[in-house]
Amino acid sequence: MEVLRVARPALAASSAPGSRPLRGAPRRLPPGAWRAAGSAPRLRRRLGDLPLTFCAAEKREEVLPPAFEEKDESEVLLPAEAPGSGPCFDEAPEVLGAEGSKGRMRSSTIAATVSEEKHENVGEEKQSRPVIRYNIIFVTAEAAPYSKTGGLGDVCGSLPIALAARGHRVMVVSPRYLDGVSDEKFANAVDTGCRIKISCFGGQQEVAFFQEYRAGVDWVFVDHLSYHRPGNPYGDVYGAYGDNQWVFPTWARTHALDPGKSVNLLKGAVVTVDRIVTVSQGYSWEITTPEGGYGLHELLNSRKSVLNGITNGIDVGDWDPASDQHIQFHYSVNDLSGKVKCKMALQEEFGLDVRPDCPLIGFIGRLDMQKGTDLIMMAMPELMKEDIQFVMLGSGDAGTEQWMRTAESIYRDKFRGWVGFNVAISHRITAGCDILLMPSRFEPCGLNQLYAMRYGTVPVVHATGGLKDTVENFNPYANEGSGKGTGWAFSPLSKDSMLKALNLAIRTYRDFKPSWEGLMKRGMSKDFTWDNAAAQYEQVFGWAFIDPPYVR
Ligand SMILES: Nc1ncnc2c1ncn2[C@@H]1O[C@H](COP(=O)(O)OP(=O)(O)O[C@H]2O[C@H](CO)[C@@H](O)[C@H](O)[C@H]2O)[C@@H](O)[C@H]1O
Repeated sequence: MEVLRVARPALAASSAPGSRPLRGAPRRLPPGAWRAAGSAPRLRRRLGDLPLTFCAAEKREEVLPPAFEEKDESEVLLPAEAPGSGPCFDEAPEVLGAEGSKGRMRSSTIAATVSEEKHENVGEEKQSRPVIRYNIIFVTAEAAPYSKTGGLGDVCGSLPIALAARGHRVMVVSPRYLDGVSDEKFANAVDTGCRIKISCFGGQQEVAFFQEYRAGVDWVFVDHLSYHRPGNPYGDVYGAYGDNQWVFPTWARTHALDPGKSVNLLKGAVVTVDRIVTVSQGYSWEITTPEGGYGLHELLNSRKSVLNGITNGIDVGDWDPASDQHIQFHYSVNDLSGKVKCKMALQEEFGLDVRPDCPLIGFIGRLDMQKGTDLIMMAMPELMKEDIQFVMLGSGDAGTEQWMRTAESIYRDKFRGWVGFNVAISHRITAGCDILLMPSRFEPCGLNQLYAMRYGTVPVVHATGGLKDTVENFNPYANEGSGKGTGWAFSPLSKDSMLKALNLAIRTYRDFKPSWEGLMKRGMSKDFTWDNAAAQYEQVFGWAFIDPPYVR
């Protein structure tokens, strides 16, 4: 099976930053030009012809779709195909499975080409600084606000905008999910009129493309009947969809012992792409170890020289305690008074005793082994002996959902669980809690700890992946006793070490108020903007153009 064809022309090999684009004069297109005003953008060129960056944000794979074709054949940004070289999808993407050894597997793929370059004069010395403008395509299973089940949606909804704001031409390609409930999210996306046929599900399937230009980005939505059904992108009340990519549906299996596992698309990407990016540096190292690589560590090790980690940013407009539309009271690092009001409002909303001094611990996330919810369940009887309150928001594993309901009835005065996916409540928990608990087994980056810090909510996390990179352990003795750090990162991953970290946090909250305020303020003052990450992605794109293509 050919997952990606990366047969590339000399363009990519020699378009190093600072050099001139190779093929003719660069054409400047205004943002949104992909809309191909008045006509459908014709989609023909393949992603396989572009430098590819695989962003292992998570591990469920997306078949790399074919790319698009620019309307103007004089466009120099993409390698030209022979005129009339066939339909857009002249090679059917094979929707096959991957060996999912754990959890859900998701990913996004980024392709970039150089479109133009110019030189800016910087400072009084009039130094020349080359600024490269890239054409960037994200191919993703989720992009907020159109679709989101977790952090992938957040990242693919924000990073493209941050890159566009830095002057790049950015397109995001994602499915047009119509679930009958939130279809209006796609209301502004117009039908481009473009139709193509792909071989799939044992026949020729017609696929359409919708498009919206927003926030400097072209959002292209792939439309097919299989995306029109109730439920989320990966499953419904009956469980995961039978036609998901990572497992063959039962009817397609070849014999009784065939478990449905098949070609590993993630591996295919790792083997062929020019650059691999994970969403934190820590995680990029972890996946090269037997513990973190889940069978792919040797392969990833062999590609270590092109493996990078870039810590995610957050949408600081959406997640701002000074203006958040989902919370009743507002606050900032200079005036924290609104935070305790948010806490009291949350206690009231959840039917807990309104006790501003009682440590309130929160958890938000998918109920999944990845998130360490089993550890929370194990530790709850001991934790509930403390004078604390605990609120938990999440959906996923049915057994954990049921456990949340049971825990609520057992610990009536201390525990509340909200089963479901609710963005407004996630904001209110982030603002109202004192402590956010994230005992993730593994965590490529993690966003909730970043949101928490921005809201003055102190994270207690397992020291893994991006959590370890972003949460700095509290040291009360540093800086002449004024303290250092933004939370607690515990290790190993055990009930006891988690409880120890939580107890330290609870004690600090209760007995060392100035230290607690220092923790809050240091977290709130961190720079989590996407611009920082976007600048690092630019650097990776630059490296991709310097190197010769990995696969020709
Ligand atoms: N029940 C619920 N109701 C409302 N909102 C909910 C919710 N459950 C989760 N969310 C939201 O979904 C997002 C979860 O993001 P995370 O990064 O914490 O985890 P996730 O594992 O989904 O992301 C994966 O991708 C991201 C992005 O790269 C990585 O940070 C991460 O490590 C990786 O596992 C947050 O915005 C959170 O608030």
